[in-house]
Amino acid sequence: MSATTPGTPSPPTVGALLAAGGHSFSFEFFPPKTDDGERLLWQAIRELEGLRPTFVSVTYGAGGSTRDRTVRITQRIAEETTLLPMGHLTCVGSSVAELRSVIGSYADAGVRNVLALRGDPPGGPGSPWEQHPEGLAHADELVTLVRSLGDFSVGVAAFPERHPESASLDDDARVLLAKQEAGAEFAVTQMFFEASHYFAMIERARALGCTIPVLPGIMPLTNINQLERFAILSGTAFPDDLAARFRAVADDPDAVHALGVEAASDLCQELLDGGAPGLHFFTLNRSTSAREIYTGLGLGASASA
Ligand SMILES: NC(=O)C1=CN([C@@H]2O[C@H](COP(=O)(O)OP(=O)(O)OC[C@H]3O[C@@H](n4cnc5c(N)ncnc54)[C@H](O)[C@@H]3O)[C@@H](O)[C@H]2O)C=CC1
Ligand SMILES: Nc1nc(=O)c2c([nH]1)NC[C@@H]1CN(c3ccc(C(=O)N[C@@H](CCC(=O)O)C(=O)O)cc3)CN21
Repeated sequence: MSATTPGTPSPPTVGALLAAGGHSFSFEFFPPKTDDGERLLWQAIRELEGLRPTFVSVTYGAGGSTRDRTVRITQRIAEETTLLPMGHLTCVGSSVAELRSVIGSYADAGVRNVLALRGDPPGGPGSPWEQHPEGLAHADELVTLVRSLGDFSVGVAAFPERHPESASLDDDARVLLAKQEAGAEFAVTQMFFEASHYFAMIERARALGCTIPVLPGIMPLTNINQLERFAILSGTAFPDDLAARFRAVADDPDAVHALGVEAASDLCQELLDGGAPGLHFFTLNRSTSAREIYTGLGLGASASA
């Protein structure tokens, strides 16, 4: 049954849950391309459901290529699970009319939480950004659009180590403030591997008047091939000392996995101890690492409030 069914109370929004305080824990998935991938996704969702995360999110692929799948998966999460879904949305390759239509689909699907992003350039991270001729240039404009179209709780991206196209870390702080002023209620960060980057970013943002909660995005490294891939996605190098520790056990997949869980757990603990409002895990549609970290940190289901 849809969350919008008359008589059924709407669940609280992500923004409201974060504003209520307590730690938030969330998991991010991507829309799979194959039937096998789809089975793995639902298996991971079911396995993580028992941890009672605050919310789960589904990414929006390059050029809107996953538009229908992202909406369909978030709708099914809303209708068939106990989880609160957030759908991602990007400006890439879409006119404003098309963006309005996707936002309408989210509303029809009972999805009220949206992560509003500009998104990666059509050629992938690192290539030049191309605005759609009838589209939007920056995420703050998308925040304004989503907020204007309904009762949505809107989140945005934040960058502890500088967005690859930004001139400076201070520019990123100003952009985050612009997103808040456009109506964003919370932010999720790009992946990073040293807590100091997160805390320094929070200080820069707070100094400008940014008050929204910023959830750290956690990417556990679970195989050695991800070292390079994550550097490309995040636009920053993986720290040398940590990379060396991974390379030393590169021939032993179990040891790489164990080290990945250990490194991510240490990072999570440092973030929570330092006052982060929660943790957002990029799961890559697998539940194992996230569950191991979650359990290792001693975060039972009771911590999800
Ligand atoms: N597809 C998905 O589901 C996801 C995509 N992403 C990402 O989306 C990222 C880009 O999106 P956002 O961070 O939302 O983009 P953004 O629009 O906030 O920033 C993109 C660039 O434009 C600049 N900028 C932003 N607003 C501006 C303004 N008003 N005036 C002048 N310059 C401005 C920023 O400094 C930055 O260099 C990608 O790099 C990637 O990390 C992140 C998470 C999930
Ligand atoms: N630059 C950038 N773009 C993003 O879309 C993005 C970020 N950063 N950082 C935060 C999260 C993490 N996201 C990710 C991270 C990894 C994969 C990934 O490994 N994808 C596989 C394809 C998987 C498949 O389709 O089967 C890949 O090989 O790229 C996808 C989205 C989405 N988000």
